[in-house]
Amino acid sequence: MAVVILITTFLVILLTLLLKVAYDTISCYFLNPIRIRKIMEKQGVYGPKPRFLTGNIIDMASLVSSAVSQDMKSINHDIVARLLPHFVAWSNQYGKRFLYWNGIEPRLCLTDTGLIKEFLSKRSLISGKSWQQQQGSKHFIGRGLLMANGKDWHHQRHIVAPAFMGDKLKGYGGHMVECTKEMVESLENVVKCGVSEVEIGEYLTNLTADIISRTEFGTSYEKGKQIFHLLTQLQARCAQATRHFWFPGSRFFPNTYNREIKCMKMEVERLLMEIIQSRKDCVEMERSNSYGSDLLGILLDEIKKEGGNLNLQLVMDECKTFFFAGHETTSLLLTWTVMLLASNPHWQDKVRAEVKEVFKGETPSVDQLSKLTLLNMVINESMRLYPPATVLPRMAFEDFELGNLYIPKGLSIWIPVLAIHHSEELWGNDANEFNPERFASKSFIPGRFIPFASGPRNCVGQSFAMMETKIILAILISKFSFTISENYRHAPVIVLTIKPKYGLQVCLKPLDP
Ligand code: HEM
Repeated sequence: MAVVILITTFLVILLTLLLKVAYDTISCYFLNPIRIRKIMEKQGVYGPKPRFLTGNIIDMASLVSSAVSQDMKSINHDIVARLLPHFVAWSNQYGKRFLYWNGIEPRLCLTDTGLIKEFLSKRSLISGKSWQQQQGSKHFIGRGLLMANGKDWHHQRHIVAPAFMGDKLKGYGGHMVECTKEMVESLENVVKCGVSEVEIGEYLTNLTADIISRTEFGTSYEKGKQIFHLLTQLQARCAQATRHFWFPGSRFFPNTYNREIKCMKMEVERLLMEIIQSRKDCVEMERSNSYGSDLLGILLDEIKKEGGNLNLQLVMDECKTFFFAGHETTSLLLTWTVMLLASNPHWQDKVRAEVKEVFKGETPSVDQLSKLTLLNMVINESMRLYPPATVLPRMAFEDFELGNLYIPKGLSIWIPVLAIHHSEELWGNDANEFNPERFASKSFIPGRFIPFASGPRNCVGQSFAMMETKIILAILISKFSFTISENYRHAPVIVLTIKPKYGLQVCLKPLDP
C-alpha cells in the first residue's frame, strides 16, 4: 500500500511539473506575445508581422545585409538607412512608435525624447536587461554590472561606482598619459622607418586596452593581451552561435560552436584567476596590506565584507564586463574622431591651436582638461554622428505607465540612439553634417543626445572615457597632423558597436616639438 501511495505521489508531482513546463512554454512562446501584441495594438502601436519563433530577425538580417553590402561612395555621415534599415522601413510604414519581434521578445521602438528621458531616469529598477540579452552575452560578460538587474544591479553599481569618481578618477590620468606616450613613440618609430600610412584604429584599440588593464586591474596590456584576444574571439563566436542556433534549447547542443565557446570561456577564467590570485597572494604573504585601490582591489575587498553577496565568480564576471565595456567603446570614439578631424582639416587646426594654448607644450594635466572647449565639442559631435552604442534595449519587468502609453511586463523598450542622433526634426537640416558648433551652447533638449544613456543606469565609465579621450587626442594632435589615406574606404558597420569595416587608414606627419 505504502509503495502505491509513494508511486502515486511521485506521478502526481511529475505530472504537475510537466504541466507547469508545458504551460510556461506555451505562455512564453504563444500567450504572452499575443497578449502584448493586443495591448499595444489597442494603443495604436503596430508593426511588421512576426514569424513563428524567429519574429522579425530574418527580415532585419536581410535588410541589414543588403544595406551594408556595398561601401559608401564618399565620406558621408548619412548612415541611418545603412545601419538601421529596419528602423527606417518600419518607422515609415508604421509611424514613430512601432512594435517588432526579436525572436519571441517584443520590442517597442521609442524615439520620443520626453518619454525616453522619463523612462531612463525613473524606471531603472523595474526595467533592465532581458533574458535574451543576458544569454547572448553570458559567456563574455556573465552576471557583471552591464547585464545585472534589480537589486543585484543596484548593489554592484554601488560597489564599483567609487572607482570612477573624484580623486580616484583623477589618479588614472598619469597612467593614461604614460600609455599614450608609448603609443606615440611607436607611431614615431613607424614613421621614421618611412611608413607614413597607418591603420590607426588598431593602435587605438591596443591603447585603450592597455589603459583599462593598468588602471582597473593593475596589469599591463601585454599581460592582459591573451585575455583580450580570447574575449574578442569569444564575443565573435557567441554572435555567430546566436545567428545559427536561435531555436529553444540550442545552447545545450554539443555542437562545434558550443564546445569552442566553453573552452575559450574556461581559458579566460583561468587567466583572470591567475591575476586575482597573485593579488590575493600579495596580501596573504603580507607583501602588501591591501588589495589595492583600483577596481579589482575594491572588488576583492568587498568579498571579505560580511553580508556582501560578491563571490569570486562575480569578480571574474565584473573583470570581463569592464574589459569588454571599457575599451572598445572608447577606442571607437577615438577612431571616428580621428576620421572626422582628418577629413576636416580646419577643425583639426583649431583643436591643435587650443591644445597648444592650454598646455603650452607641456604634458596634459587632468585639471586643465576642462579648458579644452573645442575638443569637447568635437568629441560630442563625433559621438552624435557615430555613437559607439547604437541602440539601448531595456525590458519592462512590471506593468507601468509611460506618458500616455501603458507598458506591459515583458515588453522591451528599444531606443535607437543612432536614429535619434541623426534626426533632422531634432537637430535641423544639417543633422548628417559634421558641425561641432552645435555643441557650443550647453542647453540641450533632454533625451536627444544619449551616447552614454542617461539616468541612474547610465554609463558608469562616462567620466573615465571622456578624460581618456581628451588626453589621448590632445597628445596625438600635438605630435602629428593627419589626413585620410586614399586607401580608406568609408564603410561603417555594426558589430555590437559601430566600426569602420576595413579600419581607418590615415597618413601621419610628425609636427615639430
Ligand atoms: C566612449 C566610450 C563609452 C560609451 C559611448 C559608453 C556607452 C555606454 C552606454 C550607452 C551604456 C548603457 C548600456 C545599456 O544600458 O544598455 C554603458 C554602460 C556601461 N558602461 Fe559604458 N561607454 C563607454 C565607455 C565606458 C568605459 C571606459 C567603461 C569602464 C571603464 C564603461 C563601463 C560601462 C559599464 C560597466 C556599463 C554598465 C552600467 C550599468 O548598467 O549600470 N563604459 N556605456
